[in-house]
Order: sequence, then C-alpha cells, then structure tokens
Amino acid sequence: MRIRFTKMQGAGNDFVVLDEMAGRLGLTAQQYRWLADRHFGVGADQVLSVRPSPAPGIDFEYVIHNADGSEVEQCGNGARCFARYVRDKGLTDRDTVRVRTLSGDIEPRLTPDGRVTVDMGPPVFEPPAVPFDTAGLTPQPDGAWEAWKLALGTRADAPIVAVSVLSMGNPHAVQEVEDVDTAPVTTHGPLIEHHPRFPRRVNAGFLQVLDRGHARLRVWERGAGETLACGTGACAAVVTGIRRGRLDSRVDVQTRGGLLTIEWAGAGTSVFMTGPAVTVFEGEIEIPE
Ligand SMILES: N[C@@H](CCC[C@H](N)C(=O)O)C(=O)O
Repeated sequence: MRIRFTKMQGAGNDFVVLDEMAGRLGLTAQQYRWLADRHFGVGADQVLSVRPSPAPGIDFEYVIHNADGSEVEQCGNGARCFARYVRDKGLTDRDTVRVRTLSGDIEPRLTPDGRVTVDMGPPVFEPPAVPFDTAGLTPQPDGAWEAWKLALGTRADAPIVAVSVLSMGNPHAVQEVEDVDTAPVTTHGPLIEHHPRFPRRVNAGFLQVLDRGHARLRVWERGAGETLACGTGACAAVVTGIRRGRLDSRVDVQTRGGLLTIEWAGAGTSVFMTGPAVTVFEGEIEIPE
C-alpha cells in the first residue's frame, strides 16, 4: 500500500502524520512500528492519525501510536502539531479546535506568534486512574508532594527512586534530580517504564528545578524511549513541582529539543502547554503488507 504522510516535530519530538479524513488506512501495529522505524521507515517517536469529527461539538479525532506500535491516550507535542496540520492543510479555518483523543477532549489554539497553546485538561492523581498499583505501599510525605518509593528490581541492592505519579491522560512517574545531564534516564527509564506497579507501563520524567519559573526535563517515554521532548511529560513534571512547592504556576521547561511553557493554577484546573509545531517535509511511501 502506498500512502502520503507529513513529517512534523514539536520541540524535537517527531511525528509521522497521516490523513484519515476520507477513510481509515487500516494500518496494523506492525505497520505503525515500521513507519516509525528510523532505519527502514520514515522515523518518528509517534504516528498521529487525523480523523473526522466523531461527535457533535468536536472538530476532529486524533489517534496516537507510539514507535513500538501501541495505541496511546495522549500526546502533548503531537496535539500542537495536529493543530498546525489541520490548519495548514485547510481542514479548518479556525485557530481553536476541539479534538477527541482516547483519554478525552483537548483544545489546541494557534497563537499569533506561530506557537500553539493546548488546554490539556486537569491532571489526575488517583492511583487507579493512572493506573498505578499502590497495594502495600505508603506514600512518603515529602513537602506537599506524594513521593512513592519504588525499588527498580528485586535484588537487595536495587536502586530506590521516589516518584510522583499522575495522569495527564497518559501515565507519568516524575522524580526530581540534581542535574538532568547526569541523571540515569536511559538506565532507570526502562526499569520505571516496565515496573510491575504500572500495569499499562508509564512515562518516566526526570525534572531539574532551576528556579521557581524555570526547569529542565528529560523523559524516557513509554513505547518510544528517550525523546527530545515530551509535552505531557512537561505538564506532569511542572504539576509535580508546583505540588511540591518548588515551582510557580507558570514555568519555562527546557527540554533537549526546545522550550515548552507550562501553566497550572492548581487542583481541578486545566494545564496549559505552549510550544512550537513545525512541518519538516511531506512524502509518499510504500508500506510493506
Ligand atoms: N510525546 C508525547 C507522549 C506520547 C505518548 C507516550 N509515549 C505514552 O505512551 O503515553 C507527548 O508529547 O506528550
């Protein structure tokens, strides 16, 4: 099957975007994996599919597959690229669109400076909703922050990490580190991702607080490995920092691929994420059956 695609990136988190407005392509998990493969396919952290409105009051449906072929609930950087895509392709003439994802509805808005702001909805902290299995665990008080201590392995000398666990539509475990450059992202990241307490796996965030309005972040993403930026990861990290009393309500987050601004007014309110969304190139490719 031959398909057209658009390659996009948001703060270096990169995407293959597929137009399914006129009908489903019917790709298998293996074909999504192939498209995302950097050696045999196009190469991407996630594949995004743009579908027509599924319900009144909703403009589009947005479907996300990780590089490993798994379908996921939410993707922040992808949401910004989605908004840029539907506008640039003339699929809408509006600056603000309402988009249905697997985890609910979000509202991306193109801003006059070319960036995109997304209302990502409120964070969710209830462990079963993440999902996070807390059986037999007691949260460790750490300021206003609930830090759960997890052993990364079964050996007596297994490293112990203290993570805050929350959902931004997708699951996140965030820990604060002294310096993201030396943090064990590529060694501890996969152990946290596959920790048995997370039945659907988890995205592992490593947050370095610089001052009350500035932070640095690296994220080991579920199903994709370390990416240059993770939008939902930045939201989860800032929410964690605010709950811990370490960050103010508006924070610039420096990732390895670019800058994201995250705003959160507190419990029950939406998290707003602002950042870039860029089209890199378009192409056509034959996908193996
Ligand atoms: N890159 C994303 C998140 C993509 C999904 C994530 N890997 C998951 O499995 O939940 C972002 O920008 O939020």
